[in-house]
Amino acid sequence: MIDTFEKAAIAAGREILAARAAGARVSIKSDSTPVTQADRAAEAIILARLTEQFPDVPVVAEEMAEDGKCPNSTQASYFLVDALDGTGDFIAGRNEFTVNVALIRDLKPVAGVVYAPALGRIWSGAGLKAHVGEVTAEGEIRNRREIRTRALPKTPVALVSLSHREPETQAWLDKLPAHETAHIGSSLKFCLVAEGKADVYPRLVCLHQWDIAAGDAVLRAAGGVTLGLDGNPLEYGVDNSDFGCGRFVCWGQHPDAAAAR
Ligand SMILES: Nc1ncnc2c1ncn2[C@@H]1O[C@H](COP(=O)(O)O)[C@@H](OP(=O)(O)O)[C@H]1O
Ligand SMILES: [Mg+2]
Repeated sequence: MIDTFEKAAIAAGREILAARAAGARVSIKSDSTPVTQADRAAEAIILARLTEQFPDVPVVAEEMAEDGKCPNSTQASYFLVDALDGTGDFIAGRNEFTVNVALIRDLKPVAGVVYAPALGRIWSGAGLKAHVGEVTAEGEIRNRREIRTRALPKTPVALVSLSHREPETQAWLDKLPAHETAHIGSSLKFCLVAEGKADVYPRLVCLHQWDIAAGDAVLRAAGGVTLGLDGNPLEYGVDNSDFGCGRFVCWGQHPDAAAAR
């Protein structure tokens, strides 16, 4: 399944880079967020591949939801797709945007791929194994290596959104003991924590499940946790009426685990 996710994400990424080179046109969606031709074309590529390989698994995707075409009942298993996460960063000409494909099973993100086409890097996670690799101009994955989260250092690195500066998230960070902060766009934040390059990613406003599922799958497979504000692992599919997700904090390694060592 990861192989299908990777091939679909790489094909979608090629479309996104082509649209960028051609000067992708932007429109504004009903929720006031931007969408480009690249979002829609890339999503169509991924949907076609998923339905061809796995016709029985329902798919929920960002632009499909915008068009009111998502299955709306809670499913035991479904794919979540955000073909272009970080649309604002993409439009601004930055390189921090990603293609995201994930499988939810029994409320958990159990497999996921995040591809950053402009950075030429791809992350994957399933079960208890996560990997990063480089994507060549021909769309092949090279130098794939396993990744793990790192032990919490004395001065942890916290990641927050580049383009959405939320006071709720800042208030949470203000209470965190000494740390450094880095601003990173899109689901790359999950991948950097998964790789052991950062330690914590708090998100104290509600996003959509498709924004986070693939990155969360990579993080969990690399040894990290994504906790809701009740301290329990964040669950997907609890309320699929608009595919929102609760507020959360990701840790590469939770401070309680460090204290127990
Ligand atoms: N205040 C806000 N307004 C609009 N979208 C927001 C938002 N806060 C977060 N988002 C969502 O966060 C995603 C980008 O994440 P980040 O802020 O971490 O870079 C966007 O995904 P899309 O680009 O897929 O629409 C968007 O859905
Ligand atoms: Mg998104």
